[in-house]
Amino acid sequence: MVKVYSYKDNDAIAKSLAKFIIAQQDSVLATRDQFNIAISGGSLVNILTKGLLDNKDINWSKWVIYFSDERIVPLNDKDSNFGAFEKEVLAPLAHHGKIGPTIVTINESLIHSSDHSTDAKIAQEYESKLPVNGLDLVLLGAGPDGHTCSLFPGHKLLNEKTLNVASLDDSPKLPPRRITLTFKYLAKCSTLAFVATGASKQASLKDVFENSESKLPCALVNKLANDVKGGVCWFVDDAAVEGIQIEKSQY
Ligand SMILES: O=C1O[C@H](COP(=O)(O)O)[C@@H](O)[C@H](O)[C@H]1O
Repeated sequence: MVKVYSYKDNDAIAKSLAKFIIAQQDSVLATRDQFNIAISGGSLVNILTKGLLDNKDINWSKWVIYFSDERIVPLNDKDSNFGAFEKEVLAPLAHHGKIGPTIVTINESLIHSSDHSTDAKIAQEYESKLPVNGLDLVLLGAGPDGHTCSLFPGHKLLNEKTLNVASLDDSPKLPPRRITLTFKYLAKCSTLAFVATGASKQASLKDVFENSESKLPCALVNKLANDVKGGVCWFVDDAAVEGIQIEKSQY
C-alpha cells in the first residue's frame, strides 16, 4: 500500500517526517542495537536539517547512515550528497558535542578524475558495506523528471536485476558519474519514504499517481509496496500534489 502524507509547507513536513523516522528508529532499536538508514541528496537535506538537528529523540550514536545514491566526486565537493549532509547536519551536531552516527561513504581513494573504469569498483565496494537483507528505512527524493536515487527515466539501470548498487556515467542531471541503489536492493529494505516538495514536482507526480502504466522511476518504486514490509509512503507539500487525484492523510 502506498500512503501519501500531505502538508502545507516544509516546516510541517520536517516535523512530521521526524516523528515518522523516530517511530521507525524506536521500533528497530527495541530489537537490536543499530538503526540502518539511507538518505538521499538534493532538497531532502534541508528538510532533515529542520526536523532532526535539534531533536532530542534521535539516538544518533545508534544510527548507521548510508546514501541512496552518491555522485562520484570528492566527499568535500559541492556536488557530493555526503558533503551536503556533512555540512548541514553532521558538522552542527559535532559542534553541539553530540556523539554522531556512523556514516558509510564511497571510497574516495578510488575516484580518478578522468578514468571511469573504477566506478563499478566503487559501486561494488559500497554494496559490500550494505546490510545483505536491506536497510530499515530509505529516505528517497523525487526529481522533477520522476527520477529517484540516481535511477533516471528510460535509463538501462531501471532493468538492473543483478547488482544491489550500480554505477552510471551518463546521468542526465549533473554530475554524470554516480552510484545508486537499484530496485533489486530497494525491494529488500523495510520501509521506503519519499519526500517531494514544490510545484516543479507536480507534473511527474501526476503521472506517478494517476497513470497506472507510468514507467517513471518513482512509480516503479511505488510498485514495490507489496514487497516492502513497511510499505512505501510519500511526504509531500500541497504544491507538489495540487490537482492530483490522490487520497491524502497526515502522519
Ligand atoms: O540528483 C539527485 O536528485 C534527487 C532529487 O533531488 P531534489 O533536489 O529534486 O529533491 C535526489 O533525491 C538524489 O539523491 C540526488 O542525487
